[in-house]
Order: sequence, then C-alpha cells, then structure tokens
Amino acid sequence: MVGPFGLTHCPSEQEFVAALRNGIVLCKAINKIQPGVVPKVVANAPCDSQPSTAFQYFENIRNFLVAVQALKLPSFEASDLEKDNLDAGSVGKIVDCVNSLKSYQERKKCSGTYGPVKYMKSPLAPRSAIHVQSENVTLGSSTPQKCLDLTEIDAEGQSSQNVGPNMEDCAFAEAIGKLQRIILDCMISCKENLNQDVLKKDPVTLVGTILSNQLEKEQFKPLLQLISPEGAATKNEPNQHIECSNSQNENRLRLLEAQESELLELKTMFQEVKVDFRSLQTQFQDDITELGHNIQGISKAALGYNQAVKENRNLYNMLQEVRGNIRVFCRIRPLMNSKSISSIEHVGNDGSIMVCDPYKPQTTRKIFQFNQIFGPTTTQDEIYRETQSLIRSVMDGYNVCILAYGQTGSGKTHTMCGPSGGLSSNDLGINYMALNDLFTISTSREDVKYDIRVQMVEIYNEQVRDLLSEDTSSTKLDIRSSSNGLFNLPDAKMCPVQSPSDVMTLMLLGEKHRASGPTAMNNRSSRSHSILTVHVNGKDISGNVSCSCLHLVDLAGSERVDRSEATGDRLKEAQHINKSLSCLGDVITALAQKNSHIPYRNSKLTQLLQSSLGGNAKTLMLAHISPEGESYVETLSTLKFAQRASTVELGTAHANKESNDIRELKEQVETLKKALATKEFERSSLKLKENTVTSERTKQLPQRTPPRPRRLSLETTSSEKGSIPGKPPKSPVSAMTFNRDHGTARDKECRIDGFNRTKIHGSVIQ
Ligand SMILES: Nc1ncnc2c1ncn2[C@@H]1O[C@H](COP(=O)(O)OP(=O)(O)OP(=O)(O)O)[C@@H](O)[C@H]1O
Repeated sequence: MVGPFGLTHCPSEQEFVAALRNGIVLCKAINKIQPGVVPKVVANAPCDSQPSTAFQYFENIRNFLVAVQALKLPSFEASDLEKDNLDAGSVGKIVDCVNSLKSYQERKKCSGTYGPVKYMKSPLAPRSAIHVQSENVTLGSSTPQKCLDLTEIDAEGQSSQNVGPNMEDCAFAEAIGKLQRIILDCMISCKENLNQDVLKKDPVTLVGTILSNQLEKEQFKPLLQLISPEGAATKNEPNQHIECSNSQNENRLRLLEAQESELLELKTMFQEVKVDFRSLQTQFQDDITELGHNIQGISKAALGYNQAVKENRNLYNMLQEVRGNIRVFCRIRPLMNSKSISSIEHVGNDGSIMVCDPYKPQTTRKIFQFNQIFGPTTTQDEIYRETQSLIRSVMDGYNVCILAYGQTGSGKTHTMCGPSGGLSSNDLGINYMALNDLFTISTSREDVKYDIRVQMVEIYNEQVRDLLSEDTSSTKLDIRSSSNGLFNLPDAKMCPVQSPSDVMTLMLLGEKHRASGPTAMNNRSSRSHSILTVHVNGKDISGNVSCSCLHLVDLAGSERVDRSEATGDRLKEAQHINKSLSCLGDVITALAQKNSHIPYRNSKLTQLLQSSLGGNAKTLMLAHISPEGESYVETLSTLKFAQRASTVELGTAHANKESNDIRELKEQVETLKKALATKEFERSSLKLKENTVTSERTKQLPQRTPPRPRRLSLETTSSEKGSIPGKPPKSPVSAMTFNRDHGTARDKECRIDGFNRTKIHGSVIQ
C-alpha cells in the first residue's frame, strides 16, 4: 500500500518494528484505507527544512493509534514500538494490528462496507525479547517462525516493479534499508537525549562514528560486507564481490548529506536554544536581583514604620506619664460563640481599634486610641509584662492602681485572677503575678527591708465587706474619712505576707468569699467589686523609708438586665453594680472636665478609689471588651468610657519616699508640735482661770477700774521675744486653730506644710 520502505521479504521482528517506529508508514497506510483520518503526518524532513523531532514522530504513532481505535481494530501501545520493549507480546500486538488493518482494507475493497472486522492473528509465537535478539544474530539466518513473511504484502508493490529481482539487488536494497534504519534510530535516540557531546561533534564525523559503531555489531556484519566488499571478501568469501552501481553510491551519498545537514541544523537549533536559555537565565537573574532590591526597600520601609510607631507610642506614653494621665489598655476577649460575628474590624499596632456593628454594616465605623491593645490571642504573661514596670514602681514608693473595667463576661476576672477566677493555683492572673514579682524584687534588693501586707475587700450591694475575715457576713466595714480628706478602711483585716504561697492562700480565701453567681451572660459572674490592696513599706540601711500601696481592682461587670435575665437577688445586685459604675463614670467625667467638684461621695466605690483617681497615684485602666456583634452596644460604651478615662490628668505621680534627714526633721516637728500643744493647753487653762477670777472680782467690785488683761501682756512679751522683725504678732487663737488642725495630720504634704508653719511659730515656743 505504501510502497517499499526498506524491509526484506522476511524481516525480523526488530526490523519490522524499527521500520514502523517513526509512524510514517503506519499513518500513510491508514490514510490510504481511510483518507484524511490522520490529517497531519510528520514525514522525514527534507534537507532544507527543520528536522522532525522524536516527539513529532511520537505524534504520528499517537494519531495512528487514535485512528485505529476509531475503526475498532486491535490496537497496541505507543511504547510497544520502543526498542527496549520488544518482547514477544508487544511485537505480536503490532503485527496483529497491521494484519487487521490489511484485512479491513480487503473487506472494504470487496464489499465497500465496514462490516465486522476479522483480522489475521500474528504469526509470531510469544517469545521473550532476549530470545528474539539472540535468535536474530545474523541477517538471513532467520527461520519462518522467527521472521515475518511479508511476501504477500510486498507482492502488490513488487508486481509493479521489474520482475525477477536478482539476489544482488535484493541484498543491496536490504543493506540500504538497514542503513536508513540505523541512521534513523541513531537520530531519534540523539534527539531524545539531546546529548550535547553528540551534537558538538562534526556532523560528518558523527555519522561516521554512528555507522562504524553500528556496523561493528555482529548482526550487521553482512551489511559491512555489502558496503565494503573488499574487506569482506578477504575475511569471508574472497570470490564474492558485490559491485555497487554509481547511482546507488550517489543515493547513499545524498542520504549522508541529508543526515549531515539535518545534524547541522539540529546543532544550530541547539545553539539558538542555548543562547535563548542563557538570555532567559540572565533576565531571570536580573529580575530576581531587582525583586531582592525591592523587597529590601520594602522591609526597610516597614522597619522604619514600625520604629516610628514604636517611638510614637513611647512618646505618647511619656507625655501621658508627665501629665499623669490615667493609662488605658484594652483587652479583647476571644469569641466564645463561633457563630457570632466579630464587631472588631481592625486592631492597629499603634494602640488603635476600629469597631463596627456587624448587624448594621451601614453604620459608621468608630476608631478609638489607647496606650495599648491586646488581641484575643494575648496571653496572661504578655499582659503582665506590659504592666510589670508600673507594678514594680510600687517598690519605689509610688501608689499604683490597676482597674479592670468592662461589661459582664468580658474577661475582667480572667485577667485579674486567672482563668479559674482565682480558685486554682495553676492558672494565674495579674494579682498573683504582681505579688510574686514584688516578692522577687524585695528579695533581690538586699539593702532595703520591705514589709508587705495585704487587704482584700469587696463592695457588694453598696456594702464594704472584708474578704479576708473568716466570717464575711459579720464584717461590714465602715469607710472613714482621714485627716487628709481621703477615705480608708481602718478596720479591714491587714495580713502580713512573707512569700508568694502566703499570697496564694489569702487570694484563694478572698475569692472563695467573693460574691459570684450565674447569669445568662456569664456562668460565674462576679456580683461585687473586689479590691485587693497591697501595702508596701520599705526601709533601707541608711534609714530612708518609703510607703506605698497597690490597688488591684476587679470591678463587677456592667450589664443590661434584659440580656443578663437577672431577677430577684441578681437583679438587685445588677442595679447596685450599674449604679456604682455610673457614679464611677460621673467621677471620671468630672475629672476629665477638670470640674471643681468631683462627686467621690456618691458611691462606696468612688470613695475608696478617690486616691487612685484623683491623687498622685499611677493609674492603669484595663478596659475589657467582648468581640461578639451582639455585645456591640456594650463594647462601644466601654470604649467610650475608657477613652474618657484616658483624658483624666492626675498630675505627675510622686514617690512616697523620705530620706533619713527628712524623717528626723519630721520627728522633731512632731515633738515640737506636741510641746506646743501642751503649752497651748496650759495657756488656755491659765486664761480660763484668769477669766474666772476676773469675772468674780468684777462681780465683787463693780466700781473698780477694769484690770489690764494679762493675756495681752503675755502675748506682747512673747511676740517681742520671738517675732520676726517687721511681721505683726500672731494671734494665739489662730496659732491654736492651726495646731489643732495639723497636729493629727498624717499625710506627707500636710506634715510638710505643718512643719513649715511650725517653724514660723517655733520662735514662739522658744
Ligand atoms: N482572654 C481570654 N481567653 C480565654 N477565655 C477568656 C478570656 N477572657 C475571658 N474568658 C472567659 O470568658 C468567660 C467570662 O470571663 P470572666 O468571668 O473573667 O468575665 P468578667 O468580665 O469577670 O465577668 P463578670 O463581670 O460577669 O464577672 C470565662 O469563662 C473566661 O474563662
């Protein structure tokens, strides 16, 4: 059907398969049977065109197999044609396919129909590839079983050619066919591997090498005889000389030239690909370098930005410290309900937070700015680390107050007492960590001796209760106003602590006594405000003393009673909680607006927090928010409250430290004050006596001239003695009033104030 393609009448299986390997013959054949079924056949390239690649040849096979399958003829795998897969099964399949194609063609010719196909079975018995190779060692020594009989197939083609091919022509044609196949095989394998070494060779040398390599193989010896009759004649049959005609030589030459030019083109192509590849590689490297530069620039900018943000925050904190503002941190609890949508839109690393009602997305977003924001993944340790410096300043004599504020269930107790609400020693909150830290500092400072004492109270339904007393029901405490105008709890139990374990025991006791109960918003809701106060008194080796206190306040959570579903006792508690928080809000607002009157007296909570909110303490508010969209209103209210608190200026905090000299002077002042008080007492009783005597005398002698009051003479004498020149003499009454006011004053400022005034009057005493 396709004319001769270089096979002998009885080719071996390898020869047969090799002739079909490029798929050209198969495609041509099937196109004859079914015209156009393989529209594009990649043929052997002419000398002047691009050489076909192994891949393109593979395309031929693939297209052929698709067409065969479409005709429902027995098929084979493309890999069956590969040299390494020449086992009997593969060859058998290929032969079966070709035979069935042939019978299909014959049937079509006879009947013109495409009836069911009966194809011929392969004449090959299944044998292993090793057998096949070993049996076909020499050309022409094949047996009928080992070789394919293509006589019938070739008959048609040969009939059109000259009849009676002589042995010589036949052998030569065979040799040419073999030569073609060898070169084709080599080319295919060269293209498959694209081995640079092969392609680098001079094409003529390359073809020469290929040929000599192949021809040296045992099976091609007869071919060698054909090509080089002299050599062969001397070796084997000296009398049999095969003459090659000029035209045949020319053919061979042309073939070699074609191969040569193909190889050259291949080489050029390879060089071009290499150049392209190199330029691509260079471009890629340039791109990578540029990308690296860009990334470096971006990371530098990011670093700079972070640095600037950090500096900004530090400056802001410093400014707040100088102004003595209440510092505000905000902590966001993790979402408890996975079905809820978060109302937190963004948390910036500069302490900003943006919130939005997720159920009303059209409402405007609100942005708040605090000293620090802690996201839902922040750990207790991280929170403590940020508050540590503040807490540590207690040891340097500063009063410190940390307030946990927020709606019910937002995590205040979690932060202050730990996840278990302080009932377990395994998970700890700021309270415990702070005290632990204070002990660490006290042991590390060997030159200072510290005395640490703890008080723990709660404000439940507007009553102050001692949490460290065994019987809490009977320990209602009264808030007393001290001489310095501040409120305190002199009757609250003050427990000295020596170690963290003492603290733990006290805290567990306190938390056990604290009022808590379940609500719809929190299973274990704190129903009271708890205040843990740590009093620290330090004395160093030179006698300098410091005294300070740390208030750790866990406020009860504000709640909407419709949401907390509080009734009965819970409702009463909620009302008290909300009222006292509202009083706290009023105080904060008044402080923020710098009003002259601050309504501390409106609730027990504000009374007790007066020194922290309006004194010289360092105060930190830890605002807690729940991220659930359902709590958006409460979240907004907490954030607004915290924002207002952050504007409250307390003034620069002072350390309550006294050097030894000051203390001695103060003691001196105290002694002088006492002496003065005694003198005043004596004077007033003397005056009283004198008055009594005078009035009695007046009664007895009404006509007599009234005597000169002795008091005046006394005062004049003393004034003359001790008064400062140019200053008017002081009235003894005013001096007495002063001493009564200041004699009992305990706070530092008043004592210093008292000391100054006593100095003025010191001369009077002297
Ligand atoms: N940061 C957090 N990580 C994990 N769980 C938390 C966190 N904050 C709070 N919770 C959990 O949320 C629940 C409520 O917390 P918590 O009791 O501390 O709230 P609260 O603000 O003190 O409430 P209330 O004011 O009603 O006392 C608890 O189960 C607690 O474990």
